[in-house]
Amino acid sequence: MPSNRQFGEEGGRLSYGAYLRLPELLAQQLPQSNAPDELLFITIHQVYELWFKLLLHELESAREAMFNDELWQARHVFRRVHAVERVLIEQVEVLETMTPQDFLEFRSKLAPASGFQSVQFRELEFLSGLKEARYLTGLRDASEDELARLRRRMDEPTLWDAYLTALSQRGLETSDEELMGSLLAVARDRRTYDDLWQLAEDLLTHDETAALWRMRHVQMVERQIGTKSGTGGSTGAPYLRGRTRMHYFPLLWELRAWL
Ligand code: HEM
Ligand SMILES: N[C@@H](CC(=O)c1ccccc1NC=O)C(=O)O
Repeated sequence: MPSNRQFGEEGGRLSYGAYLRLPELLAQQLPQSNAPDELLFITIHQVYELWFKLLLHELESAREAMFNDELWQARHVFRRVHAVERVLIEQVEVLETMTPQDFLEFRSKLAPASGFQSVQFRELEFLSGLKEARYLTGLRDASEDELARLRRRMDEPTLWDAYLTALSQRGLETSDEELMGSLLAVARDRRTYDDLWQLAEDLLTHDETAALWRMRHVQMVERQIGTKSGTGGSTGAPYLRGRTRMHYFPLLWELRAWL
């Protein structure tokens, strides 16, 4: 007898909304004002945080793959990371459809909250190799759980540590004195080291895309608030401009000068 059961109905009772937890997800947009654009503002930030969560997951797996000498797997993961990071940059355009006048209708309600306090953003920086202890103390109202996550990231190996392990697994020296020589050897002998070279390029693209997001963010900030200081207490655009010069993997940039 033919069964009328559809694919997926064999086991549990999942539906689209139950699987994706939509009642819970869609109950989390709670504006502080009646300003029409605040829903956009909340939505875009929540979408960023979801992508940040995925990026942390993927970067952890890239790090693991490098430690396990599975460079092809790390490269596979980086393709996804880069695609998500490009989306993060593109998404700024959606928020820029908001006028500064419309932002001002609810901006004062947000203070002292600010993107400054995005724990996942800081986790991404720490995991990538940019560990700055000042961000462990400067977080207003972070929960114990969030602080513990950041402290753990501070103590954990970074993507750069994992790359150095990948180099040494191929017999290349990674001491401070010899590291640039090893990076140059990889760059100059691609017949032997192409996988390590391509992986370094993947790291560099991750670094470059993060910097592009920072530049895009500060452009948006200048368009929205000009020279005003930030709700998080910083100088605003000048502080953020300074952050655009940060690099996760400074030696990969320095390498260019030696080639
Ligand atoms: C109207 C739009 C936005 C404005 C005017 C704005 C403004 C600012 C300002 C002034 C700061 C510096 C800290 C402070 O004093 O407040 C900052 C930091 C930050 N913002 Fe935004 N922001 C906007 C949208 C976004 C969006 C959509 C995100 C996505 C998650 C975001 C993420 C961040 C992050 C992660 C920081 C910390 C950067 C760092 O410390 O390097 N911002 N923002
Ligand atoms: N710091 C922004 C406000 C802002 O954009 C914001 C406020 C609360 C939560 C996230 C935010 N996004 C990025 O900083 C400002 O000074 O206008």
